[in-house]
Amino acid sequence: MLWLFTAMYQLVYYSEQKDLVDRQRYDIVALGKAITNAESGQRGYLLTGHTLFLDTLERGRSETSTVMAKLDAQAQSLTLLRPGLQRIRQLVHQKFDILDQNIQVQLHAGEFSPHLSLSKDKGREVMKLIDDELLDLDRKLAHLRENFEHEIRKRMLASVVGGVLLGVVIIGVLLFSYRSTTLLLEQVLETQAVAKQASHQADHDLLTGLPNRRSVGVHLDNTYQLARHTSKQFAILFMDLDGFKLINDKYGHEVGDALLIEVANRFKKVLRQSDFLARQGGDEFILVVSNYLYRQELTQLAQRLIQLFSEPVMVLGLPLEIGVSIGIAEYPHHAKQVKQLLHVADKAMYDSKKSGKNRYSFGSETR
Ligand SMILES: Nc1nc2c(ncn2[C@@H]2O[C@H](COP(=O)(O)OP(=O)(O)OP(=O)(O)O)[C@@H](O)[C@H]2O)c(=O)[nH]1
Repeated sequence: MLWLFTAMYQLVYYSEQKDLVDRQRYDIVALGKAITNAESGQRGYLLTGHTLFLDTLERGRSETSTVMAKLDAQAQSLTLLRPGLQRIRQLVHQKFDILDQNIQVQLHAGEFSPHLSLSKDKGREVMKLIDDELLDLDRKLAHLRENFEHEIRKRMLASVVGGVLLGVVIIGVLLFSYRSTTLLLEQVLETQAVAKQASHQADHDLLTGLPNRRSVGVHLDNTYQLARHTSKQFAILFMDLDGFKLINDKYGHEVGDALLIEVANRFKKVLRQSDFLARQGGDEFILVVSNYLYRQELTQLAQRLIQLFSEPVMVLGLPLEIGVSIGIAEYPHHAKQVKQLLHVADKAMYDSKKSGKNRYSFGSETR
């Protein structure tokens, strides 16, 4: 990571250095042009005597000193230029002295003075030296530029490789954290499912899937509280199969189990949404009916439940004959407490057994 940042930092640094070198090369050309402009102004004046050309000379002089100042400032960061610039500065002074002298000589001694011609030769010589120095400086800068370009290419490659590596690392971390999160989520969901299953198993009978004895207690308590506060009635139908032991003994527990499942399914078929059916244990079932108006509805329901087993029940290919004895207790008519009500219903169921089985009986009032 640090390596990538270093490479990127250096990339920016070398790019800036390269731009600086480009500006210096441009200024070196500009310097040469400014001196030449000044020289052509001087020459024009010498040839024509027009003072207009003196303006060109002065403009060239001022451009020259501006560019020289720029180059000096840039040389602060590039020490390599300093000696060359120092020499150029001296030569430029010399050059402008000669230009000025030529003008003075012509003004005082005339155009064809021997001093003037000597001075012209000297001027050309100095200009040649300036050009050579400028060329040398440009060569050095061109070489420096190449070096910077080479460094830039290296840092670009390093940045690209570093970027790709960093990308791979980031993707790897993201994938890893995604995978861990998914695994964690799966574990949480699994734990929740196990907890839900455990809670379902605690409240339900494993064989038939119906609510178990524990649920009967909870449901009856809730129904009782609601009925008490709303002054409504509800009924318990206590149901016990007739002749179940015989089937168990004759065909074995496997058939007995299958029969219990079938019985539960048949009971469900005649129930309404609001009815609550549970397996109390063994071959006993409890039905809580809380949505009825007349006792007659209970007798009709009991008859339908008994009717379910009027024909032999086919289980695992066996025609099994069973019946159901039912005891009915109503709140608040038969009892005003849940426990008593259950007792009344149980007793009524035994009354049905005693009076010949496969029938229903209502409980007797308890006070
Ligand atoms: N297959 C099986 N049998 C069970 C289960 N739970 C209890 N039993 C048996 O169910 C029988 C219930 O006994 P009873 O109610 O006396 O049998 P019954 O033949 O219906 O007798 P009555 O009620 O007098 O008609 C017993 O033999 C228990 O062993 C179970 O989950 N599966």
